[in-house]
Amino acid sequence: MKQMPHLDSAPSTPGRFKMDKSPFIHHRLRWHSTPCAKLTFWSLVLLGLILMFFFHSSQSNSNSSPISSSFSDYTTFSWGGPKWEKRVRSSAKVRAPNGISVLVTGAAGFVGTHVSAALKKRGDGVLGLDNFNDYYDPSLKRARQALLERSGVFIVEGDINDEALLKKLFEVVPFTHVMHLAAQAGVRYAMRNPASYVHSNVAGFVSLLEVCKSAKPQPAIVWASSSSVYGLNTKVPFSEKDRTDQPASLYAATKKAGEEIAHTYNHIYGLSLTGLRFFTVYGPWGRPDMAYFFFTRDILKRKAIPIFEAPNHGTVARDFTYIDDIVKGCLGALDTAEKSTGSGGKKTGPAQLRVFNLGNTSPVPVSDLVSILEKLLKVKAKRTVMKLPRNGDVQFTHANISLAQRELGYRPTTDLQTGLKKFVRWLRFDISSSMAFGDIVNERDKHVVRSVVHFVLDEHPINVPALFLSSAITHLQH
Ligand SMILES: O=C(O)[C@H]1O[C@H](OP(=O)(O)OP(=O)(O)OC[C@H]2O[C@@H](n3ccc(=O)[nH]c3=O)[C@H](O)[C@@H]2O)[C@H](O)[C@@H](O)[C@@H]1O
Repeated sequence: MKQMPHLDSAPSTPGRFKMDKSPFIHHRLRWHSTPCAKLTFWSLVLLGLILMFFFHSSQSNSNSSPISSSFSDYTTFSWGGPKWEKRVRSSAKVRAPNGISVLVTGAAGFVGTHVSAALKKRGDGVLGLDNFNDYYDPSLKRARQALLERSGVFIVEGDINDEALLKKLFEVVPFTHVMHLAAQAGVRYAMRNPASYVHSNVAGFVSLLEVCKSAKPQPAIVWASSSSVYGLNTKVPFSEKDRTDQPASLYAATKKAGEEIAHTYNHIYGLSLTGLRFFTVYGPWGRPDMAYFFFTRDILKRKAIPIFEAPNHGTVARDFTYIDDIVKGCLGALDTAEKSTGSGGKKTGPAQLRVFNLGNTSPVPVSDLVSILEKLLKVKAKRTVMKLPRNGDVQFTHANISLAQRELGYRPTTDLQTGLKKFVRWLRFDISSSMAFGDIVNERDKHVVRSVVHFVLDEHPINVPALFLSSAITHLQH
């Protein structure tokens, strides 16, 4: 089984270009190439753009079942047909003796990609579902999709509000589990686009549960809640027993609503439901809208970064949790989830209903996060201290994880320093050089692709046009 190009693999040395002392400092690559290599490089650029164009037009023109989407922002997804069903089946095929078959919603998202890869690696059947929305640069989602495809995970393009699609998926595959990670994330964006939170986190969740409750057999569902449900609570560390009725953002309110909705479906239909309250998850392949990610980008660009401060110079802190620890928690939740008790919409007995904190139990002030980044990047940040805005942020988070420890065997092992080091290493090398090079054996081709990637990163450090990259890579493989 192929591993995701992660951070632990040492990056390969750059090819014929030489980096300045710190590749971060000037974002400049010097070419030491022959005219022939340059020609190949620019041919690839052209080829990539042509392939991208064809990819997009063939997608929008392709056939199949109609899609219902009540949300005007969503494009029409196409799905269905024998070939599509074959791909769905093959992706969801269980290969390990006691494996499970999991529908992962939000599979092209940060946590979804990592969880899908981990499940696939241990031989479970995995089918992804994602609407590839543009809350942040979808090219990063496409790059994650390309990665998953290489390990045999197919991501169906569609929205969780599309009940016809969900029903079809359950017709094709009797999923034993659903890992529901599709959501509108981000606490501050909720003030700008409240409808999107209701659409994904409330309506979308209900749509999914409606289909799950009617499925025969019903799957067990593990889904992403959030540390933000603790809202304005002041007692720390946050325990699952604490009140969660003071959300500070609409995002938090929709996650809290999700927990109540979960209760209802468990109660009425016997669905087994486990909610995981994630605490500020970070790491490679992460979300560019999150502070650690855009701080890194802005420090490199010598841009000022706004660091929030609570009233009276109070510290703002987060219980930052590394992605690999979160993945272990998700797998632990799936593995300990009991079966749903209902079938075809009818409950036959009480079912499991759980909620767990998945945090790191060691909050770090945001200013310390910036200091760690400064050291790793070897660049001094331009700090601008700002009052904590009243748009959803809470002053601190801190998880009590004893319940998850006991029931899921959850034991986070990565501190912020170590996790950020891995993130920076990914940003620096893996996002480019080892992104998908495992199969390219020819050294010359590796150099050319790396050059393309570094060229792109040089101009747009974060915005990696993944389709272009995978097109270039595919071309080289043939
Ligand atoms: O734990 C969670 O449940 C939530 O964690 C994160 O939310 P948040 O902790 O606010 O993460 P960031 O937006 O990355 O902010 C991290 C810290 O940086 C601070 N920050 C953020 C932005 C900024 O410009 N300056 C700044 O100091 C925030 O106040 C916060 O303390 C995710 O974005 C949510 O989707 C997730 O549900």
